[in-house]
Amino acid sequence: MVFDWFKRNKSLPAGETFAEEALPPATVATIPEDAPKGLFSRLRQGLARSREQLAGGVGRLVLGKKVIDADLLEDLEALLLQADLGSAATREVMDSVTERVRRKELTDPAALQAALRESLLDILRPRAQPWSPEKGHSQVLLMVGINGAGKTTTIGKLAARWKAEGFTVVLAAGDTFRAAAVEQLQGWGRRAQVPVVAQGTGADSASVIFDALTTTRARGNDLLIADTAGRLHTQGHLMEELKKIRRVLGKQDPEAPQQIWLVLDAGTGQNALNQARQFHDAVGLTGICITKLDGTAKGGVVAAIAKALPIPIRYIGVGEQVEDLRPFDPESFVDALFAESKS
Ligand SMILES: Nc1nc2c(ncn2[C@@H]2O[C@H](COP(=O)(O)OP(=O)(O)OP(=O)(O)O)[C@@H](O)[C@H]2O)c(=O)[nH]1
Repeated sequence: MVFDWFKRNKSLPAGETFAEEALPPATVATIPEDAPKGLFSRLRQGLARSREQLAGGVGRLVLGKKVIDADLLEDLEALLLQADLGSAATREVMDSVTERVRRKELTDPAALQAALRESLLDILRPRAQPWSPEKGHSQVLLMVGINGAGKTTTIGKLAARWKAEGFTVVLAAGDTFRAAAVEQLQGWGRRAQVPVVAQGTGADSASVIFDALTTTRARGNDLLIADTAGRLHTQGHLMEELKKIRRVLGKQDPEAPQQIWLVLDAGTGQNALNQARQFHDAVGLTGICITKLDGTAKGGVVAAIAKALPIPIRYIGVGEQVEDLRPFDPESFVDALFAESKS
């Protein structure tokens, strides 16, 4: 609808947020250039509670121990479960550590932390598949997840990141259910200087996103990121709504949406696995973002998700600032968990 107006009038209706050119340059959000040191220390800081639980926990377990015996291994297993690695990832780590102890490759309790680090990397590495928009392809990234997982915030951070990298991005306010969601997305749009296509609360989400794709294609922009209302993975009719969005977009571009990412709150622990399985069954996920790792000691859930699901982990959130959304890099994630500085 906005686009029809745009085509007719070559300008936008009053109050419409689609005109990025009209926004003051001072509000541009950019990714700071102080990487990698500054960003790595933010990651370390964000993962402080999980580090205390996991690396700190192992440190306390091995304190004063001379050998790796069955008791120590049992305590390690309990610690991994407490850190929310889940049963499958815990089993993989324990099998690997136990085998190395049996072969006498691992004898010193002090080396346990390094062994754990390596096992975690084995689990996480296959899930690190970075994704970036492609110039001029007008692709669609649909963001889904339960209420409050961090979808809108993650979209805002991604828009700022990709805009700063030189991509042209459009946002669709497809969360037409929560009154503040449209405003929240428009706020992110203003800060990142990207257009937001929106209709009122209660509008049909599929229609908003369809319109936004029309706009994105007409402008020849690189990417449309579409917000959706939070929904429980157990609410069948709301999962049907996501399928409808996919069908409707397909009428305009049979390949859209090219990406469907699930946003998971790390604090939901093992329930995140159920959410991921059910969203994946319903709409076929191509990526996962794990938010709020800064608010939990259970960062081990990243390994649980990596082990249980063959879906790339695209980004992790370790705070509320734009630079706190980090591309998922297993090495720096594990370094930050075990407090080894890269610099
Ligand atoms: N500490 C922290 N807070 C985060 C992170 N990501 C998102 N949040 C916060 O989580 C809260 C919920 O985020 P939203 O983006 O509104 O969540 P949503 O999934 O869009 O919510 P619904 O529209 O209700 O489905 C906000 O206060 C965000 O600032 C993160 O990585 N760390």
